Amino acid sequence: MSADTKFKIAIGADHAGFEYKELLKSFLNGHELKDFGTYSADSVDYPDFAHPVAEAVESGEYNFGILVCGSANGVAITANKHQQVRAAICWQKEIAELARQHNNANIICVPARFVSEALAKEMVTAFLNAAFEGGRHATRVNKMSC
Ligand SMILES: O=C(CO)[C@H](O)[C@H](O)[C@H](O)COP(=O)(O)O
Repeated sequence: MSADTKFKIAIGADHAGFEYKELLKSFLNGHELKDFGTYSADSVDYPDFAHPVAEAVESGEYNFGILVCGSANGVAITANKHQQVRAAICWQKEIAELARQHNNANIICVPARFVSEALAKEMVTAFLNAAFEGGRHATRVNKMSC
């Protein structure tokens, strides 16, 4: 995947991820982004934003999703209820790369309360630039659904 490739990206967050979502939107302005909310730092419920992002990715309309909440657990658990979604919680650049390379993840979940802004940007960049390696990893990914 070239670093110049432009993606359609669905992005969403709860109140804990709101600031990072805004930051990532500015950072990713070369891509086509759709912001599914939340639109302020007022307290909200993360499934109300994780489901729409997951649906947008699952439908094929968006290449990737980015979900941000405090720990990333809530958005990841919610998004992974969708059959065609593979949402990965990432806290290091290398894990973000591996989520694409080995797991063919299509949503990156960022724990805003536990990673720096710089790391969040670095992880999202690594995620978008990495490609699924297929082969033995495809065999395993194909066994994920139940
Ligand atoms: O994953 C989460 C919940 O499982 C998120 O971290 C939420 O952002 C977090 O729970 C929000 O907590 P708050 O006390 O309501 O700000």
